[in-house]
This record gives sequence, C-alpha cells and structure tokens, in this order.
Amino acid sequence: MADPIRPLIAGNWKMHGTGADLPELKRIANGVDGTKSDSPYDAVICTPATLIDRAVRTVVGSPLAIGGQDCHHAEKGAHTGDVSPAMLVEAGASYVIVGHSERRADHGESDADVLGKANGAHAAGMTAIVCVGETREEREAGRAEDVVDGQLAWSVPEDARPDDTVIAYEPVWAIGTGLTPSMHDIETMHDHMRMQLKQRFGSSGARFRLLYGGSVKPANAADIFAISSVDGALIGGASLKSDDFLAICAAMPAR
Ligand SMILES: O=C(CO)COP(=O)(O)O
Repeated sequence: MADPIRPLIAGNWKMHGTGADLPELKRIANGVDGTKSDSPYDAVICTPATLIDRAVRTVVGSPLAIGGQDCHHAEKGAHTGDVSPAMLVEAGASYVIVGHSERRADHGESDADVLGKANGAHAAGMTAIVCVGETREEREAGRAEDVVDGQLAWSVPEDARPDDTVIAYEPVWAIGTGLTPSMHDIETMHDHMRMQLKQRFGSSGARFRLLYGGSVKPANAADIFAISSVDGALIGGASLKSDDFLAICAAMPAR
C-alpha cells in the first residue's frame, strides 16, 4: 500500500496581522507538534506580505512554515503594488495561497490568472495552495462539481506535482459564515476532486493534498479530519488565535 498522505494544516490570516500578533504566532509555533521530521502533519501560517520576514524570524527552529496569500506571476517588472514569488521566497515564504475566492471576487482573478500565479510560485520554488469552490447559487443550481472541475482544470498547472501543489476546496458560502457543508457533501466533493486529479495526472493524482476550508473550528475539526479524502484544512478566522489553531491541529488523527 502507498504511504499515507501527510496532512497539511494551513492558516490564512487574510488582512489581519501586525507586529502585535507575533507573540500569538510564536505560541502557534511552539504548540505545533514535534519536529519537521516527526510531526504527524505539516503546518503553515500564511501572513500578510508585510509580516512574512518577521514571522519567519519569530518561528525559526519550529516546524511551522510561513506562507504568502497571493503573488504576481512574474519574477519582477513594472507592476505597481504587486509582490513577486521571488520576493516572497526571499522573505522566507515556502507556500503561497493562489486563487482564494476573496481574490477571485475582489480583484476579478480568472482561472488563467490563478494558473499564472501557481506557475510563478513553482518557478520560485514555493508550494502553491490553489483554492477552488462554488458559490451558494452554484451549489443550489446543482453545479458545484462542474464549477470545481473547471477551476481545477484551468487553474492547476499541467506539470503540477503533489510536492509543489496543494488543492484547497473552499465553498465560498462557508467562508467566514459559520456554515459548513454536511460531512457527506465534503466527502463527496473531495472524492470527486480526487477522481478528477487521478484522471488528469495518473498515479500522482492520488497524492495531491486536498484541504477543506470554510468555517473550520475546534468544534468541527475532528469530524472533518475523519473524512479519509480530507488531507488537512485551510483555516481563516480560527488561525488567528493560537488556542483555536492548536486545538484544530490536535484534532488531526495519526495516519
Ligand atoms: O477563507 C478561508 C481560508 O482561506 C476560510 O475562512 P474561515 O475559516 O474564517 O471561514
């Protein structure tokens, strides 16, 4: 039997986090299990770009990685206000979220844009966390799988590998609302995504980490992690508080 997939527990601080939050980040780093080699999961907090450098210095020596929340596709150039993948790497990021629904909505990012960002992240040596997920209207219209299929097909690079690409399924209507899909609906979508990835990538499609995101809390983490096709979580609000984030980490069973 193939080795089990190593889970990833990822926090997305969104537009929260200043120097005042570094002690909280330190508590997360101190509480994340084990060392890099023996912990039962990988953990990363994706901070605002302005905090990455200080965050990396705050967590040094711990198993906690630091990531960004977006990047430009190019290494450098005349793109006022943008941050390149190489800049994130220089600051110490090893992961970057691309295609979060808030960026797709607030900045009109298309699948093609997200694809470019994922490629840029890979070229710079980062792991891209590619976000997909349907809106409430799309789910109610019975189109959730179609929407996710399209996002997977057009925003995940052709040469993506399980060690440089993570997929996060985040139903838009579950983000920051306290609502989650039923455990059955999460399982159905994750099984579906797994099938799509296997069709496209062959045996490596079975090895991509599939995270669930959207109102993950200490109270529901154990149920979500009990779903065998869920390989971790992408956590917004609950990643800002060390007690909550560490309680979610503690709910990850050994695999
Ligand atoms: O968008 C999310 C993570 O990227 C989820 O946010 P919440 O956990 O606050 O619902």
